[in-house]
Amino acid sequence: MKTGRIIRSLAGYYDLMLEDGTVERTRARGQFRKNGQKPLVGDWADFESENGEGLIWALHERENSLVRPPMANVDLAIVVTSVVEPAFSQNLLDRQLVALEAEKVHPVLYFSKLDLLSEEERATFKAKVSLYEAIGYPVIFAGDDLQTAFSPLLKDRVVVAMGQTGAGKSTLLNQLAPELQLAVGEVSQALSRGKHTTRQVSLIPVPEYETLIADTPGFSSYEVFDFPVEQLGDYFPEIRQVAVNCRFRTCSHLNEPGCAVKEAVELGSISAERYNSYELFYQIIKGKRPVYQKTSSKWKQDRLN
Ligand SMILES: Nc1nc2c(ncn2[C@@H]2O[C@H](COP(=O)(O)OP(=O)(O)OP(=O)(O)O)[C@@H](O)[C@H]2O)c(=O)[nH]1
Ligand SMILES: [Zn+2]
Repeated sequence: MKTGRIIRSLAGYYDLMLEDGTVERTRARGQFRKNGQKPLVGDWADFESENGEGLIWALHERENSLVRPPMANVDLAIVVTSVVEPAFSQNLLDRQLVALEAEKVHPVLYFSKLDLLSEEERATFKAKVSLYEAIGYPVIFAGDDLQTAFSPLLKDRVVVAMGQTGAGKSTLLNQLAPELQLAVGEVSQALSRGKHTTRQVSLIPVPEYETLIADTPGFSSYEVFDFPVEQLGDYFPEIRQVAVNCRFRTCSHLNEPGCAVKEAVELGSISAERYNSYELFYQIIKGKRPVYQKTSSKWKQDRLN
């Protein structure tokens, strides 16, 4: 029996990378389908091969798994968000951050297309998203020295670039590692809906960062709240931090007296926008709000009342 990491899945085949860097193509045992277990890119698998025909026998226990992109054992996610084309949506950004926090994947925020803004707009945008740095997330902008900003974060990690269609995932990875030569798509301006250029998830070794990086297909919407509503506050680091001071241990931070979270929002140490996302996601999980409130890339971000 040999062990490898799944780096690509294609039409029922799985490419596994072994310790020594060699890649073998395998199929999964029929057993997996029966159990409803699907091997994911990132999984460690035990497999046997004979005459070039490999068969996966077992998957190792996962550290984590993401639904979108479908991947397992991810250390770090670069959440790629464009400031225009497609338009910036804090709702969509926060959804991805919550999904990552729920799986204990470290997020890095990368904002693309700042060159399409005026100098003034650029400054305003940077000020707006500085709240994420205050929360403790690394924030990197297009135009920064990308190698310097990213290399300490990527070393020895399994990394995924995720984000909306046309956000600039492939462009970023090509800038970080030009030898990847990932296909880059045109964003259709009329609909501001990117063409999906990246169709499968595959992990690619990038020796200069000693890392495996996955480019992933973009999405136009993002759901993924499959945890109990009581856990939601844990997935906003700034809420998690102050919630220990709420009067009630089971505080939902919506309208209980003595809520330290609401107090922090009033004092401005928790951003009102982030609290809005919390409130909105709370209602969505409770089924009081539809999962999607969007047309194409335009997400409704109205304050709930
Ligand atoms: N002006 C500008 N254009 C950018 C930037 N980053 C990406 N683009 C353009 O945006 C378009 C989409 O970029 P991609 O890198 O293909 O986007 P993606 O997120 O990989 O898209 P999918 O694979 O479809 O999900 C391309 O035309 C890029 O040239 C940027 O920082 N500035
Ligand atoms: Zn509270």
